Amino acid sequence: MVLSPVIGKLLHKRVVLASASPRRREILSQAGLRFEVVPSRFKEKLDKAAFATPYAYAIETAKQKALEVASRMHQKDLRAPDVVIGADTIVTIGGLILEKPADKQDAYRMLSRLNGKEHSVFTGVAIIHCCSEDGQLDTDVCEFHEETTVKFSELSEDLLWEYIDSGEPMDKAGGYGIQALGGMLVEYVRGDFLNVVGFPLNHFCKKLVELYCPPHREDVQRVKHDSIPAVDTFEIASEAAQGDEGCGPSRAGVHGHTGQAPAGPQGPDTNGLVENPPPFPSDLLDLIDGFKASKALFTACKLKVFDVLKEEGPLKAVDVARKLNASVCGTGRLLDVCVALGLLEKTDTGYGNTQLASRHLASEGACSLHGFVAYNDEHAWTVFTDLESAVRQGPRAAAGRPAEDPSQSRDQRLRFMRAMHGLTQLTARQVATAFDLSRFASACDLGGCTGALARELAREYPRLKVTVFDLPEVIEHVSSFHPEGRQPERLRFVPGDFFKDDLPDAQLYILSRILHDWADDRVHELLSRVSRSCKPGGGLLVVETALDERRAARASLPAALNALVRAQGRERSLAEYRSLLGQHGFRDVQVAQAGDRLDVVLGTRASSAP
Ligand SMILES: C[S@@+](CC[C@H](N)C(=O)[O-])C[C@H]1O[C@@H](n2cnc3c(N)ncnc32)[C@H](O)[C@@H]1O
Repeated sequence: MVLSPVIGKLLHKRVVLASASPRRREILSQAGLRFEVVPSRFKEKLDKAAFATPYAYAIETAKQKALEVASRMHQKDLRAPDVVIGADTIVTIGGLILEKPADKQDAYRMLSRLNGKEHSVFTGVAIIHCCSEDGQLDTDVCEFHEETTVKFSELSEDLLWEYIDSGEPMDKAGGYGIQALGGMLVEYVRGDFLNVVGFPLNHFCKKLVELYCPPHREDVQRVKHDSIPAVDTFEIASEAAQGDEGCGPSRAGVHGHTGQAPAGPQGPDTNGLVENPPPFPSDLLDLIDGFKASKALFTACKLKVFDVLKEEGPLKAVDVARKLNASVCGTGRLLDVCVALGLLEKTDTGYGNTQLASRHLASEGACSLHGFVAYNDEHAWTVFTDLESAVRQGPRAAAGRPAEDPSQSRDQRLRFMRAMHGLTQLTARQVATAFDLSRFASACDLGGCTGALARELAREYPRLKVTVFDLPEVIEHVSSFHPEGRQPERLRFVPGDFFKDDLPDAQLYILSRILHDWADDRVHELLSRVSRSCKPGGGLLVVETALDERRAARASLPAALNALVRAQGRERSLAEYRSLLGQHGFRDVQVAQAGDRLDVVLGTRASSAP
């Protein structure tokens, strides 16, 4: 069975799982499928006696669940999803269907009935393909079921009640969950384990292959029946080619193999075997699409989607659109993308922020990264379009300016300060506590910007006096970042240029995200000024995202590109920072991590000059 081409075909479809079960959600995600979750409101009250078999009942329930979601979504959004997946799991023993227990006594009755015996678990699955024409919803249903046999051990009353009292049985068909504590009740399982958990992934995947990648007839014929394939061949899929179950999409399915494993006479499988195509490059496709996700996030932030939903959510797309003064269609799509990106949640009552979005993407709040997002959208985005020329010709060719370029406009400067403020607030505590700095009575944060780190240091070390030293045009705006107006008494702001002016006296100097902005000659110049100001026994704390092979490339390598497009500065490794501090008279250099993105290097000024 080759699933990746199928997943590829579903990648751009709107797929919905009509189930609230976290277990089903997890199983389907593991298959690499991307989907939304819209729990069905269909009441599971079909007349069991009306069905010839238990699985016919499970299939019908699955189908009704999926159809309810398809028609509700169609009515609400006037836009049906492409595919809705419904599932229903039941436990049967002696012809009796056991669903979820109503209460503890009911759970006890069910578990006693299963005690020491074999029973069957059926999951009925319905895959509904939807299309809307002239406002009408048209559906095509493909359905199947899977059966697994489970045997319970002989269980004592005490054990049964211990399990019931754990609370686990209450939302599980048959009153147990095999994937959790309920696993202790089970002696053996015959068949698909995941079917017992709630979703028969193997059968489902085979069904998708039938629907979306039915083989060419000649491929089917060329499968050698006397050879043992390492994985499933298309023999299963051939049933679909012969008209099995009449699933709509197999008729509409796209034929062929997305070109990954040509199987024609000139193809690689010249010995007549159907070859495995290479693994589907999902991560690569995600990478290619990555900028779209970023831009969707930027746009939603800029339009203040997360602010609106924080204050008034959940809201329907049409109401969000009205509040944003944007088109309903465009807003709906943006909101759905944000759902897919995990930034919003969609429920029956409308769209709402996830906790992540409320905390970090709304414009107000101590943990807001709204300013950092805006900076990336309006500044970094543009600057990165010069990456190619920066790579071809080296940093000097890039048109981007360093963020602290004095020729920045007031608005640009404020935008940069907002970005830094959000980011630093997020990491300030980790930096402040990376080392015990209580031996210092005074500190000077050089290029300390809005004072976000300085405030945290003052909070963490009650006897520490902190000076923030930054360019006059930056210091001028700091009050707007501390809305309560008053700064703590131990915090002061001093305007100045660390390349030209005397540095304020301090026992500890801090250079947080400063050195990477400068080329080596400027770094030496700055460090020698710091070294001259720092008295023996004083300290220098450098905070940077060091280039480091141990760190995930995602965290440190994009920063290397930052320096390239900004036309000056460069990222350095921890060894380089250690060496720089050593060269400028700092000894006992120690390194610590502040969270997973920042490194903190602390050196002590030696008594002899370098
Ligand atoms: C990348 S930001 C880092 C801000 C802060 N230290 C942090 O970790 O968030 C660089 C800071 O250095 C300041 N800066 C740049 N050149 C400076 C100079 N010559 N003198 C003083 N500050 C300067 C900028 O204004 C800006 O606030």
